[in-house]
Amino acid sequence: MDVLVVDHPLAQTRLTAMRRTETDSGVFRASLHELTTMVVYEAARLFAVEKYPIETPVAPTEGTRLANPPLIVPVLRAGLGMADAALGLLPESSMGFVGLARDEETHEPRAYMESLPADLTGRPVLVLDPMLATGGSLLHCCRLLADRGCTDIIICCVLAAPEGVERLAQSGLPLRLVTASIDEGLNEKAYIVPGLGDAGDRQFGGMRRF
Ligand SMILES: O=P(O)(O)OC[C@H]1O[C@H](OP(=O)(O)OP(=O)(O)O)[C@H](O)[C@@H]1O
Ligand SMILES: O=c1cc[nH]c(=O)[nH]1
Ligand SMILES: [Mg+2]
Repeated sequence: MDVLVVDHPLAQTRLTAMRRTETDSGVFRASLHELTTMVVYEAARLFAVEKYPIETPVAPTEGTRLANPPLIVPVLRAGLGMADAALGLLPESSMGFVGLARDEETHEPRAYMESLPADLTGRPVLVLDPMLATGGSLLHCCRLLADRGCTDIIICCVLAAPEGVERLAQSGLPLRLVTASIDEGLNEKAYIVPGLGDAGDRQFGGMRRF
């Protein structure tokens, strides 16, 4: 699996804001929005483009457009905070949704929502979830996409644990991963260390310690 870590200074300052315990939910959401713009920008570097004729006020020339804009799929809840930034960069895209909640004891994802086109043959998909921990949630989501015929899945996240990266790499699915950091690992509750806590709670309410 191709893995890209976005280590740009401006990405790292946003990530630092997200990590800090004292960062309130407003600043957390704003930082996630800005960081998503940078991560998706990097992810889009390999998108296929096509030329088409345009006219400037001065002369005819060639313009560039995306040959095959991706379907954007945020994983609810936490991925919702990345959706607006991704759609801002890719206004020609459409959006599907997958809702998953990790069981606190087993750490397995429980699916509660699925709104995806039935056929994804020939369509790239950009999956948004800030956190790749054990990898169970993203694996579940990416299997749903592969089952619909998708052969080009680009995952955009903020933090990844090596355990989750390895699990996705071993899955045999057609994945690429773009992240702002690969952290040290997981703690006994399967939270990323040093991480940033629960990305859903930090955006939408509830603040636990890990
Ligand atoms: O790699 P994993 O071990 O599966 O963990 C990562 C998942 O956990 C978080 O979601 P969570 O289940 O907390 O739901 P939420 O977005 O509603 O908070 C996160 O947004 C991922 O989807
Ligand atoms: O560290 C983690 C792990 C899973 N989900 C989160 O939101 N944070
Ligand atoms: Mg959560």
